[in-house]
Amino acid sequence: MPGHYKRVVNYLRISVTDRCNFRCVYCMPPQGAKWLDHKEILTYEEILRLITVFGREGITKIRLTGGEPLVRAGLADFIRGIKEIGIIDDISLTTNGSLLPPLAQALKAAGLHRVNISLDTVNPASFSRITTCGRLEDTLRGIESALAAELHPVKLNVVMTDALQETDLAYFNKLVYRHPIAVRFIEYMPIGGNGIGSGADTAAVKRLLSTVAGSQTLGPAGNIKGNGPAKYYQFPRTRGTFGFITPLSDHFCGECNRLRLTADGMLRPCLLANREVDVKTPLRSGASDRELAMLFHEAVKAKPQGHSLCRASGYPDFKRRMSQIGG
Ligand SMILES: Nc1nc2c(ncn2[C@@H]2O[C@H](COP(=O)(O)OP(=O)(O)OP(=O)(O)O)[C@@H](O)[C@H]2O)c(=O)[nH]1
Ligand SMILES: C[S@@+](CC[C@H](N)C(=O)[O-])C[C@H]1O[C@@H](n2cnc3c(N)ncnc32)[C@H](O)[C@@H]1O
Ligand code: SF4
Ligand code: SF4
Repeated sequence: MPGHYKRVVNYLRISVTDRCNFRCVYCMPPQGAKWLDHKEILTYEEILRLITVFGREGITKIRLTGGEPLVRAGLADFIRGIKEIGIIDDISLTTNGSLLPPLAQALKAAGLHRVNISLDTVNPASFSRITTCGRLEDTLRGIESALAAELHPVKLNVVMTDALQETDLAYFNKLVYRHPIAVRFIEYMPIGGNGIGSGADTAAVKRLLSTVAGSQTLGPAGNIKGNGPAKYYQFPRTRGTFGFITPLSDHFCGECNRLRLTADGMLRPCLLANREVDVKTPLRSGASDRELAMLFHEAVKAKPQGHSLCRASGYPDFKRRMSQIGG
């Protein structure tokens, strides 16, 4: 359905929990975020009702995120429920991968199409520094389990921090030769910023990739299944690709196709704006499908033209951290 500025909103990112087993420095405060009370969190039944209503209004793509979505029990049954609604043609998951190995096959069997896994560096010490309490080997096993379960296309999310080194790029380059993986480099968004060390920018990463690939030139890649803002490139003869997500240096707000649903039931028109539309209170007070659909359209209309991270006037005072929105 049309949003403001002729954008078509067909993608809903659902945060199923604000909790996480990691505490990445760019995502959460060092002491961790204050968890929502269980009764504040939408039940799976409540989310399924919203998906049914929003599906009739144009949502056909769903991403499950968090916090860490895999810390919430019952995710496979929830995914089966989404599939049974019969409107959603792409169900995907964004995860830190650490809890994926025992779950990957069951999630696939339930109807999950694909996963994106966050991996900022393959240096074990740097990985622990960035994630505070994560272990590299757990996330690497998660990636293997995603490939084994054929959750294709498997994509890696690499936030460009000071942890990202040439050795990481050499590792990622080998990976895309061997596997049909998309490795995406993401510009750090200073939302609730903990002041991480600034990393290489997109141009520097492209240059370093060409160096580690033996002075080859990145060319545009063909179609990669997805609904997000990444632009993809490829070296000749690789199975996988490299993608760049550039909310700051080359923003993609003009094509923004998404809304976000927070774990506590707020529809968020934009990742980087505080405005939210409360759907939980009406949902729990007996709102009709028609009334819920109107709230969906209110959120679509409230989508801003763009974000304010590039404005010289400074950032807004962000009310939520990334882990409380889902990225
Ligand atoms: N500013 C901004 N950043 C976004 C937006 N969507 C995704 N991102 C960034 O891109 C990262 C990757 O998003 P993912 O959760 O992996 O999903 P995606 O890239 O939208 O999904 P697919 O392309 O369908 O695989 C997020 O963590 C954010 O950092 C958006 O709408 N605005
Ligand atoms: C908030 S996490 C939630 C899902 C899951 N826990 C994970 O880490 O993939 C979703 C994505 O947001 C990204 N992210 C978090 N904080 C960010 C920031 N400040 N700037 C850019 N990306 C960020 C993470 O790297 C991750 O890929
Ligand atoms: S990026 Fe993901 S894994 Fe890291 S703290 Fe945020 S929600 Fe947790
Ligand atoms: S910053 Fe807001 S408007 Fe821009 S792409 Fe992201 S969610 Fe959409």
